[in-house]
Amino acid sequence: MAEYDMLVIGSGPSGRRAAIQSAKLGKSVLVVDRGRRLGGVSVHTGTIPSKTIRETVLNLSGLRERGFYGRGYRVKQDIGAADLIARLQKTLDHEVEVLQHQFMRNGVRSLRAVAKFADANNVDVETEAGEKSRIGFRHALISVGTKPFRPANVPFDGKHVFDSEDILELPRLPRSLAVIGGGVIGVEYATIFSALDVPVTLIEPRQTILDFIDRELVDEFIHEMRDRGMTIRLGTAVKEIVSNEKGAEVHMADGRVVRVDVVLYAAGRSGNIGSLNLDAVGIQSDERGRIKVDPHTFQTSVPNIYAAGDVIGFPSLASTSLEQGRVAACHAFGIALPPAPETFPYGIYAVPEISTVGLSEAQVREKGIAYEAGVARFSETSRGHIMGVGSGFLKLIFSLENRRLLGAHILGEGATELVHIGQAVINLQGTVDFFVENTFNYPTLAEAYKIAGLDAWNRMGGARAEAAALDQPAA
Ligand SMILES: Cc1cc2nc3c(=O)[nH]c(=O)nc-3n(C[C@H](O)[C@H](O)[C@H](O)COP(=O)(O)OP(=O)(O)OC[C@H]3O[C@@H](n4cnc5c(N)ncnc54)[C@H](O)[C@@H]3O)c2cc1C
Ligand SMILES: NC(=O)c1ccc[n+]([C@@H]2O[C@H](COP(=O)([O-])OP(=O)(O)OC[C@H]3O[C@@H](n4cnc5c(N)ncnc54)[C@H](O)[C@@H]3O)[C@@H](O)[C@H]2O)c1
Repeated sequence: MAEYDMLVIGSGPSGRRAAIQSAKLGKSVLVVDRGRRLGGVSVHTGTIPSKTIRETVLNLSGLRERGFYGRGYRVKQDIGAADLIARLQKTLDHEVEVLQHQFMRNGVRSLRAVAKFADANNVDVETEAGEKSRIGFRHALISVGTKPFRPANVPFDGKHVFDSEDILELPRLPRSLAVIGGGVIGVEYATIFSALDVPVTLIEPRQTILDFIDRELVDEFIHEMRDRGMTIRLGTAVKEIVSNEKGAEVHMADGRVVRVDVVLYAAGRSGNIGSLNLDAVGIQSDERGRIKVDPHTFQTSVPNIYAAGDVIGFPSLASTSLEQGRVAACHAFGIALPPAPETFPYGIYAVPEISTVGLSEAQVREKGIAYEAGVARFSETSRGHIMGVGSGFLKLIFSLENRRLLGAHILGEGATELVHIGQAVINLQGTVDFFVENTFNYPTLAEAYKIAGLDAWNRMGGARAEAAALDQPAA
């Protein structure tokens, strides 16, 4: 029977990072994944496909250029599902190739099979052809991810009612679309299709969307979505979805009916734990199939079995999953790591982008921290003019007690890249003075940091406070 130092179940971001980290430490590693190709949800149905489609839509629709050429401008007049799929296939092939090459270079072995636990040192694997074998391990990582939540009363049919995975197989662009669920997936796809001028209705039972994001950003984002012609229905539950020959009807609890060509149901995801036989090792899960772990080591209740990625729940990002996999592997093989930074960035690839790191204004208030905020609109930057960016802004929040940057919140072009400046300053405990004293490349959107920093600095007393300090007679 084969035996490995590290057995990884699932080849998504947490699994791949754990596998390579273990191999770099000279350990024998096997990655078992039941998917046709390596890469997990992230590569095949989640992060990479949605971001590739977004990029294709932005390029072909000419949306980025409409500030100059007007709302009617398009790079390609008739954009069809085939245009979206062509680029997608190329990108996914490349991602898989890079991953396979990384595994090969590092001596990570992989097996296409379903894994289920026999006990705390063995899994039983079964290939698609029905071949079964038992594999031993010293340490295992459960990195099986999640699948879309599909309630029994929703008539998923791959024709008019889709989830966030089969939407990638749309045979043609929808004539109209209702997106159910105003979480990250729902908001991203709703705005991507709306950028293609598909009439979109976004339906969310709660009164707000994206409530972990600074309210000022969300308010402006909603305003922009409505301005682009999207309908946003907040605070009404969905009673029933009916699919028929012509399309689908979404019956709302308040009696209204939304009639569309296509419904995208994106109301959360649940852990892929069904086939793991967790009972054999005594690992428990919650009602959404999530496994509880030690947040510092990623150990489950069985010390040599780790879990990471979406199967452990919040924050369920590819970015954080990668890091969790690395930390779990280091812990398994006795490598001491410094404590993880408290803050990490969120990137929402809607159109427009949203990205945020650190405390929101509401969180700062809740904590009773005295603060000042500085804001810069992209339209104030020369780079913004050159790019024809009509909207977007950056908001920085500083502590009045120690001048430190507490939060950076960005809406607009480049937000998911720009946020890392804020992340670095927060985690390196930088203050408003960093932005005031440093020169930024010109013309750039990053100059917005300088402008927002100066804005806050002025409100904090700025040059007047420094001049007054200089005027003070020496004690
Ligand atoms: C539409 C969408 C867009 C997203 N966009 C972003 C984004 O822009 N940025 C971001 O950071 N995150 C994004 N995410 C989240 C991101 O994709 C996930 O956080 C990430 O994929 C989780 O990685 P993971 O390690 O849990 O494994 P996953 O990527 O979930 O992969 C799990 C793998 O385990 C395999 N598996 C499951 N059960 C078994 C078994 N019993 N035996 C063998 N193999 C098994 C599966 O086949 C799969 O290949 C998005 C998600 C979705 C759905
Ligand atoms: N850019 C990114 O980082 C990115 C992109 C996409 C997805 N993701 C990750 O994927 C995970 C799943 O995303 P998601 O959007 O499916 O889940 P989610 O949990 O973030 O949002 C689900 C939304 O659906 C709503 N909802 C729940 N039940 C409903 C019902 N019965 N009818 C209508 N609406 C209902 C919820 O109120 C919520 O707003 C998230 O945790 C997210 O972190 C990340």
